Amino acid sequence: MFGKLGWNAIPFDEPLPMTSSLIVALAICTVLVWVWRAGHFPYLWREWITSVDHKRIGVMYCLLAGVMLLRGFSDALLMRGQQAVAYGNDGYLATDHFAQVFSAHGTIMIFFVAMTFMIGLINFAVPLQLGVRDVAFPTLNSVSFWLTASGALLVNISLFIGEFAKTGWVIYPPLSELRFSPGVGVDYYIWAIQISGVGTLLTGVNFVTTILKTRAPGMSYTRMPMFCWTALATSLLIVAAFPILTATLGMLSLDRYLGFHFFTNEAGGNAMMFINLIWAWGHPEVYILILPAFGVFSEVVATFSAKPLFGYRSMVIATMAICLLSFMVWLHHFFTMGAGGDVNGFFGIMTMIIAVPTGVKVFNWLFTMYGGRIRFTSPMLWAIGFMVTFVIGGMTGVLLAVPPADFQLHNSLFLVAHFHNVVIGGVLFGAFAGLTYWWPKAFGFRLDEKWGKRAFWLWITGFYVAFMPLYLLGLMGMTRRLARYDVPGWHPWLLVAAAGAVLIAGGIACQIMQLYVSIRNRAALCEDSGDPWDGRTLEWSTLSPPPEYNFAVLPNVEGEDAYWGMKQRAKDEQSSDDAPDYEDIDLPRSSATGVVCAFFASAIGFALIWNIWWLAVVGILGAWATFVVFAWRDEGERRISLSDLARDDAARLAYFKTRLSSDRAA
Ligand code: HEA
Ligand code: HEM
Ligand SMILES: [Cu+2]
Repeated sequence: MFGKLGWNAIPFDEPLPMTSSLIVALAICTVLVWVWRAGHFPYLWREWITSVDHKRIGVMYCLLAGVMLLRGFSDALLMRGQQAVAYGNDGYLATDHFAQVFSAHGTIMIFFVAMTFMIGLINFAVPLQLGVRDVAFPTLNSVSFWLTASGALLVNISLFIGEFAKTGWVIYPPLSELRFSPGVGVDYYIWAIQISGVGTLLTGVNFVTTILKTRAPGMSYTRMPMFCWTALATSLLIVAAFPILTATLGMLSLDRYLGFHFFTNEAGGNAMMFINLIWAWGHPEVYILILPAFGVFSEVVATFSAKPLFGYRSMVIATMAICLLSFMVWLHHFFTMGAGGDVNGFFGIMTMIIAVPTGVKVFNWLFTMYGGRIRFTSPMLWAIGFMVTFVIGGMTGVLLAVPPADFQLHNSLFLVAHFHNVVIGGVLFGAFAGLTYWWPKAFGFRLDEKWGKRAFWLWITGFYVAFMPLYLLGLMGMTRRLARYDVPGWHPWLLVAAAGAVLIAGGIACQIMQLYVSIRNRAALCEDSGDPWDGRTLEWSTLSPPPEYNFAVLPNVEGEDAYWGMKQRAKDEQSSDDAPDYEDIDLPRSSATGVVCAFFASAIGFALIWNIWWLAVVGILGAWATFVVFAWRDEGERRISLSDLARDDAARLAYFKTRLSSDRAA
């Protein structure tokens, strides 16, 4: 009836997962009961869960990423604590458990924190920056989000029911084959990532279409804000790379479920094929993460330097060059696995070439700041912290790209330091910069700057204290994924690293305080001008929060930095626009398709993990039926009539008129 699932799947004898899942379950129940009792559920269902509005979906992605950051960071604290104490003894984590923790940490941080934050910001900002009303396929967008959430759910269920993979976040065979990983851990990984991967692929399709096909009148490619360019590059990478991941995991499932031999050591299988395929996805994946962060920094640096982005065109070319090059370097992840000198040499050089377009970007940001009137707000601090930190991480990446050096450094803590250096200093700082930058647009009030700056300083010092020692440890020969050790020289540095993680915990605490304080003081932090930072791009030209249709009339774009131009022209001509010509707006209706689909997808995933075949069939039928119901819906779109629109927009126009006259007076 329940396949492999039985009471023995619940780790009653392990206090750590038991207590943490109990706490999480209690927290979830409290929140649900509160929502229900306070009568918020209908509102949540109507306005958020079934919403197909890109802004709401973007906010939900960021919320999911924030929660997953707490989970991933708890894993990190567990590992830092274990390595701090497990010198000459066993510490508190069994080897098996330690392996699950680093695998879950890597998986959650890459898929459900870094990527989820970036896709959230893209969802929120890109349609606004393009001057359009929504993405090309709004309901599909909701499906994407809920499938991502479904994957995150499965990974987290594994904490409580069964186990997670013990193979690391890129589940190399033969270790991940049935013979060596007979439990359900690898299956949890496979189905969680397959399901969320479909969501990600659909997001890629959605944004390629949106950016190529729906832009405000006059917004040619060379007038698109930099963030839209990087979103396009990332979406193209997703569309090209994620099918590889799907196929690779598909083959591994055939091995595990039906006894195929794609990646086994016997019967003609070859594990190297998996390793090539996973990195043919995996390397583009790290640029899927970093490119939108580059986009965020481009917006932030230009806005807070009050200057147009220096070298806009070279920035676009550099982005697209990175996009292409990222598919030509995957072998640098396994220089040591026998490809031979010529092949290693080729891939090493290709890898180093990526430093060139990246360097172009770094210098462009510096030149944008040069001579600007810089405002050191917290988004700008994250941007400056990023520039310093990311350059260090990039340089150590170039060191790893030298094959003979990599023979020493591969899979050492030097590598771990490299990628945390780029992923925290690049992607995470980018997410934090983007969140503080666009928060007032999303909610109509700013985030508290004092707590934001405290968070920044704790994060950045914490980062250096936690990760610089790992470079040394790597050079001293400490390999990654060690649950215990007995080398006296390593111990002090691991203590330092643990202290760094505690500082980062302080940074996260400040961010939670920042949210709390800002929401409490939202009246004082209220930002109703729509343009708190004197922005340059179109999202700042509408209200905060924007109406569901974003723009009453689609803006007319006449150059780069569209909104900046409009503001200048309005000032020069000493007049605001005449009453605009409104037209009816059709908006898609909210739809439960996404959340219902994800419900069935979670059921399918859970069923396949535990071999509960009837449930898998039910799930597949349910998901299929949901699509049929959606495709046969007879209600069309929802129309916002001319009169409603004119009435709602009058407030905005009146507001902009008074602001213009006060600007003129000033
Ligand atoms: C966001 C994520 C991200 C980013 C952006 C990068 C960027 C780079 N990475 Fe990194 N990398 C990872 C995430 C990332 N990496 C991860 C997660 C792994 C490990 C996976 C695992 O095994 O678990 C990894 C592993 C990894 C390896 C494999 C090592 C091994 O397994 O032994 C290598 C080797 O070449 C490498 C190289 C590089 C290089 C050259 C860059 C370049 O793009 C960096 C370019 C940037 C700069 C160089 C700085 C700015 C430039 C200038 C200021 C101009 C002047 C500079 C010069 C002339 C040098 N990375
Ligand atoms: C916030 C602070 C963080 C700390 C303290 C931290 C700490 C750690 C530690 C201790 C390990 C294990 C190292 C080892 O193998 O010995 C690890 C692995 C890893 N981390 Fe982090 N990490 C942090 C954030 C992140 C972020 C933001 C990401 C990605 C977006 C990330 C991605 C990874 C990956 C991919 C691994 C490798 C997992 C594996 O070996 O399979 N980490 N981290
Ligand atoms: Cu790589």
